[in-house]
Amino acid sequence: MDRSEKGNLSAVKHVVLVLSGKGGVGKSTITTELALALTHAGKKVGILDVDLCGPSIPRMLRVGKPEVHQCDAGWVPVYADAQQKLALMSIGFLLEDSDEAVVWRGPKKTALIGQFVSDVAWGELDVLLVDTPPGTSDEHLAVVENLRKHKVDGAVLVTTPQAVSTGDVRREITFCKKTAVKILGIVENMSGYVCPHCSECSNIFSKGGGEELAKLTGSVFLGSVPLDPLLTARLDEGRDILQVFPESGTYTAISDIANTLLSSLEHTDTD
Ligand SMILES: Nc1ncnc2c1ncn2[C@@H]1O[C@H](COP(=O)(O)OP(=O)(O)OP(=O)(O)O)[C@@H](O)[C@H]1O
Ligand code: SF4
Repeated sequence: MDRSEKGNLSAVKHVVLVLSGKGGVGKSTITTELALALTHAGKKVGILDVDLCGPSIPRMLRVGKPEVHQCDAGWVPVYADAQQKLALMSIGFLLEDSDEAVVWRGPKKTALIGQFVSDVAWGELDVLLVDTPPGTSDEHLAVVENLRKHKVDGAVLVTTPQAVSTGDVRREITFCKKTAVKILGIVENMSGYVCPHCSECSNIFSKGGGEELAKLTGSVFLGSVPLDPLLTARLDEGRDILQVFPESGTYTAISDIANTLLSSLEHTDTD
């Protein structure tokens, strides 16, 4: 295939990395929900799931494990919706079984990431969200290096009230500084617990650390998302909370974050 390095990303307006200092803070959840919220805002969105150790986005979007097809321009992404507004390419589609990637050595992982970044035929997209593995590994460097050939608008950092005080998220910030990736903003996930009976949100852990961290690092605080059992259940069923529970506070929190992110991306267009 004769493709330039930029070819497949040339019609992608914005590329955003989603990073977290450690696993389990809800990075894939936030990526999925932000992508859905952006499609509800009328945007065409892609998700590149390079979380080799635990590709969970196909499950969250209920796309299963489709066969990936090739066209002249590269791998054809899978659409998560009938309107073809949410395109997805995941390492999970290419693995024989979910444990396969865990045993791969560094060079194989980085080669695959390079291919992923340049060989998916995204077509026109408003925003491409890149879900990365947790931490700051060689895989992150490979993602950044390969995307840099095109462009990266910046990174959204996902943290939790507990993780904010640990070194993990600070290492992520240092990683962004060292690789010259702009921090577009910080999201505090699992911020408070929404009662499934009365929808009251209680702060079981201290709140506000994400905002504090944003101030300390001179980044934008994009907002917080509570731990909401409705969201867990919808994710497990592969349904869209934004459609199923449009009245919920969690819906509002996610769409506010998506809108803030969108305006900051569109603002850079006019700079
Ligand atoms: N705000 C939330 N409310 C309810 N459940 C959530 C929320 N955020 C995440 N979860 C649940 O927490 C679990 C971990 O989330 P997720 O897989 O998104 O984490 P992650 O940071 O991407 O993990 P990893 O880096 O290991 O892939 C999932 O079962 C998800 O459904
Ligand atoms: S009002 Fe309080 S105790 Fe009652 S269901 Fe809601 S959170 Fe639970």
